[in-house]
Amino acid sequence: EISPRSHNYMKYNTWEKIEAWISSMASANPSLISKQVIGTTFEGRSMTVLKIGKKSSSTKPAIFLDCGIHAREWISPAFCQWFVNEAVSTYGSDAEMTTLLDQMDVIVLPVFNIDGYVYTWTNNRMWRKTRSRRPGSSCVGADPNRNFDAGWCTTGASSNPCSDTYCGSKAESEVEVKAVADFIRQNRSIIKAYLTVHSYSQLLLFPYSYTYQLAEHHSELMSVAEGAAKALRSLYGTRYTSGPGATTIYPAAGGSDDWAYDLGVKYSYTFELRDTGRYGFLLPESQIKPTCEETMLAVKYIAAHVLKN
Ligand SMILES: NS(=O)(=O)N[C@@H](Cc1ccccc1)C(=O)O
Ligand SMILES: [Zn+2]
Repeated sequence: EISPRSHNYMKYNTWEKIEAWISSMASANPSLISKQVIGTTFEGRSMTVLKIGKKSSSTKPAIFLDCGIHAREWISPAFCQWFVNEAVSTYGSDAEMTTLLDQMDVIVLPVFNIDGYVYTWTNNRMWRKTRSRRPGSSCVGADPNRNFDAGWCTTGASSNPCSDTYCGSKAESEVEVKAVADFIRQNRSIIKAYLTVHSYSQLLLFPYSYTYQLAEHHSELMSVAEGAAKALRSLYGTRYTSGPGATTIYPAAGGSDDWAYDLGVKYSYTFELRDTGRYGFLLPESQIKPTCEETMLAVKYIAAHVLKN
């Protein structure tokens, strides 16, 4: 079975279920998926990526897609699961997906901040940060999206360990951030796009968030974002706003998208999925399917542009 029949893509799944799903997807689709452990979380859980694409002896260009960097944003890991299932289910039948997976690989990290995600299921549904412990502080964790080495801790972040936007003791102090940054650095020659999925606000953001300066490729990034938002809106009319993070949401340093862009990954985007605040992080399970379906259109639009350029 290409996708374990028992896995429910229309519910929020526990880490235990997602972990089992990662293994079963890789073993059920050996010609299309390979899995690779890229690191270990603070609490000792394995960070595993699924590399999806037609097996090739030569290296192919890749798109890196991560979900669940912020623990409470449950719709994000739900989208990564949806994407992987959609990829294996429509490869061979959907022309766009087939071309994409023949020519490129999509490297998916279904849950970036696993320790935090587990904590939202067991202790505090509104947890955001990692679960790292610091000697001398009673507070736990750092904001992984303030911990990347991109204008680190200069704006929109806090140096107070008890803050939800604590930037960490230093850039890449969080082992999960270091693992992802190391992986992308090691694969920087093949990674052409970096997509990171958050919620909520319905935004398609791109660099920069750490400065009001426009990115070198601002006009191209903006036009691709607007095209992606239009594709997304075509399904259910959901409206997204596109733009640089600093002016479209707020200035914030240490973000993964800014870091990837400055490393040289030109197509670097942050998705803020549904909704605009009615349910916020507590998006009902009834909205998982429509949210994932419409987001697929945006991701495929960006992927098609990357493939052509
Ligand atoms: N998902 S969110 O509500 O936390 N918003 C994001 C917005 C964001 C996105 C990209 C870089 C910096 C900041 C955040 O990290 O604050
Ligand atoms: Zn977030």
